[in-house]
Amino acid sequence: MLSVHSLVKTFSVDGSELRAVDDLSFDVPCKEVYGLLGPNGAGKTTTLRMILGLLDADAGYAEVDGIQTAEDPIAVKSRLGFVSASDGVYPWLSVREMLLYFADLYAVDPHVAAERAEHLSKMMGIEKLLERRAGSLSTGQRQRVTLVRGLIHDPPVMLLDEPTRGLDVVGVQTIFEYIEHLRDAGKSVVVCTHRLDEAERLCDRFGLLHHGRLQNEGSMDELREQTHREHLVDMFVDLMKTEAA
Ligand SMILES: Nc1ncnc2c1ncn2[C@@H]1O[C@H](COP(=O)(O)OP(=O)(O)OP(=O)(O)O)[C@@H](O)[C@H]1O
Repeated sequence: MLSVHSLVKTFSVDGSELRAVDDLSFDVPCKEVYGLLGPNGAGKTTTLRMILGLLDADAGYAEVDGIQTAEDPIAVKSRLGFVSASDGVYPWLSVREMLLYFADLYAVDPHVAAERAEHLSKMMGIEKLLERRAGSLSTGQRQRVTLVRGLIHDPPVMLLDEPTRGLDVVGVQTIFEYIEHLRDAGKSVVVCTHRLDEAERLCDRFGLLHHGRLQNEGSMDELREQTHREHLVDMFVDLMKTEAA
C-alpha cells in the first residue's frame, strides 16, 4: 500500500518560486493500478522522485506499508520498484549479470535471485537475451530488461514512469501484460503516462494533476460524473482551457 500525504515541493526558478507539487495526497491500495496523469510540467516526476526519496519534500510525506520515506529511506526503497523510459543499462554487463547485480544491491538471496531472473525473463520474453551484453539491446529489448530489473527484489509497490515510450505495438502489449501481472500479484502500481487512451484501458483509478494539484480523482465512471466528459483526453482539454481562460 502506498500513501502520499500533503506533499509539497517548491523550486526556485529565475528568482521566483515555482510550486511543482502543491498539497498532493493519494492512496494506492494493493491490487490497484493508479494513473497519475497530467500535462507536461504537472508535477508527476517530482512526485515520483519524492516517493522514491531522491528528492526531499518541503512538507508532507510518502509512506509505503506504513513506513515513511524520510524516516527509513532504505526500507522504503526495498519496497519500491521503479521503471522509467529513460532508465539506462550497464552496457558491458550481460543481461543476467545486470539482473543479479541489482538483486544483490537489494540483498536478495543469490539462489532466489537466480530463480527470479529466470522466471521473470521468461515472463517478459527476454530469456534468449540473458547472455547478451546489455549495450547491444534495442530500445524495446532494453525496456523489457528494465521491467524485469524493477521486479527483481519483488517490491509490493511499483512506480512506472512513461513505461510505453519508444515501444512498438508488441512492446506496448507486453507492458499491458506486465501491468496485469503486477495487479494479479497484489502490487500497488502507479503509472505516469501521456498516453491517455492506454491509461483508460490500464488503470483502475486516476489522479488528474495540474500545476501540482490533484484536480480530479476517481475511477473512470467517477471522473465521468465529476467532469461530464466521456474520455480522459476531453477532461484534459477542459483542464487546459480553464488555465487559458
Ligand atoms: N530541479 C528542478 N529545478 C527547478 N524546477 C524544476 C526542477 N524539477 C522540476 N522542475 C519544474 O517543476 C515542474 C514540474 O516538473 P515535473 O518534471 O515534475 O513535471 P511532469 O509532470 O513530470 O512533466 P512531464 O510530463 O513533462 O515529464 C515543472 O515546471 C518543472 O520545470
